[in-house]
Amino acid sequence: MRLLIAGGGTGGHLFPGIAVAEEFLSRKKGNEVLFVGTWRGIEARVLPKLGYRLECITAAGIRGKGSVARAKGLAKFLYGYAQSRKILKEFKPDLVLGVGGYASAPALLAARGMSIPRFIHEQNAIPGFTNKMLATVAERVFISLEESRKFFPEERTLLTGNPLRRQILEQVALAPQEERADDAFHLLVFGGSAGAHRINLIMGEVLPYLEDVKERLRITHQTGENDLEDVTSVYEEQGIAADVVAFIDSMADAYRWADLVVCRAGATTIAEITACGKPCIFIPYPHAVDDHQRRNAEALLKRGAGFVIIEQELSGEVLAKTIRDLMVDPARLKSVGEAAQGLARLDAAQVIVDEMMTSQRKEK
Ligand SMILES: CC(=O)N[C@H]1[C@@H](OP(=O)(O)OP(=O)(O)OC[C@H]2O[C@@H](n3ccc(=O)[nH]c3=O)[C@H](O)[C@@H]2O)O[C@H](CO)[C@@H](O)[C@@H]1O
Repeated sequence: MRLLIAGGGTGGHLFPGIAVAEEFLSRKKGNEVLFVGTWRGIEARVLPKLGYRLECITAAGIRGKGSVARAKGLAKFLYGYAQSRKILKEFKPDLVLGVGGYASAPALLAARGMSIPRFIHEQNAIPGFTNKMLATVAERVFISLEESRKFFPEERTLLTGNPLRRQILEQVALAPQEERADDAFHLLVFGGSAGAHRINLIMGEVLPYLEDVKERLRITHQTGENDLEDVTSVYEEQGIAADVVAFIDSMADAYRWADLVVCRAGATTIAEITACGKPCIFIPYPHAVDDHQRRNAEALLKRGAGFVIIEQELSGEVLAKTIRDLMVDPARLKSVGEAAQGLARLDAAQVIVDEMMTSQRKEK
C-alpha cells in the first residue's frame, strides 16, 4: 500500500506524520510513504536525513493579510494544487493524511478531486485554519485532545492522541534510569522545533542566580539556528557546563538524560514530555493562535503534571528560583513526572493507521 503524508512547516506538525509513517511501514514489507511539504519547512531538512522521500510544492497562507498578499497566496495555492495532482497521479497513493501546515491543503483537496481516501490529524486543542477547512473534505479527523472535538464534524472525528515517533516510544519502554552516582543535576532547555528566542535570552538572566549551585548543573540547551553563538558565549562567560546546540536530532536521548526540562508548550512537545514522564517547566509561546500553548500547559498544571511560567511573569529570578527549588526536591520532581506520564497516550499512530486502512477497505 502507498501512503502520502502532506504538511509540516514546523516540527509540531511534521513529527506526528513521521510517527504515522513509521507505523505504516512496519505493517507490511512493500508499503511505501511519500511526504509532500515545502522547501522552507523543517521537512526539507529532516526527511532526507531519515531516508524518506519528499516532494516539495508551492504553498502559502491565504487568510487574514492584505488583498495583494491574499491574491498572491491564492495564486500559490492554485499552483500547489496542480503540483499536488501531478504527484498524486504519479505516486498513486491508497491513502492521504494531512498533518497540518500550508502544504496539507492543496494535497488534500487534490486527493478529494481524485476520490482518494483522505484524513487529517490535529495536534492542538484549538485547530488551525487549514485543518478546520480540510475537515469538510476529510473522511476522518483524528484529534489529539478532547478539547478540539467541538471544532470538527462529530460523526467523523476520532480521539487518537498525538502520534509519537519510534525513538520516543523506545525510550518509554526502557527501564527507569538508575540513580546517578554523582550529584549532578541535568537540565534540558529547548524551545520547540525552531528554538525560542525569549527562552534563549532568559537563560542568560537565570544563570547568575544559580551561581552557588553551578558545580551541580549540567545543561543541554537547544537554541534554534539564530542564537547559537550568543547563547554559547553566555554559558562560557558564566562558567557553566553546557552543551549548546541549534537542533537536537535525538530528543529521546535528551529527555532520558534530563532531570528537569524547560521548554515551550507545543502540542507535540507535550505529548513527548508526558510519554517520557518528565517534570517540566513550561513557558508557553504567548503569540500562538488563540493562546493554545498556554491552554496546553495549564491542562498539565491543573493535574499536578507540570509547572508553568507565563511570559508576563517570567524573569531570570523567577525561573532560577523554580529550578533551584526543584533541584533540592527530588520527591516533587518524581511525583510531577509520574503525574505527567499518567496523561500519556502511546498508541495514536497504531490507531490512526488501523482507522485509515479500515476506511480504505470499506471504500473498495
Ligand atoms: C510557535 C508555534 O506556534 N508553535 C507551534 C508548533 O510548534 P513546534 O514546531 O515547536 O512544535 P511542538 O513543540 O509541538 O513540537 C516540537 C517537536 O520538535 C522536536 N524537536 C524539538 C527541538 C529539537 O531540537 N529537536 C526536535 O526534534 C520535538 O521533539 C517535538 O517533536 O507546532 C505545534 C503543533 O502544531 C503547536 O502546538 C505549536 O504551538
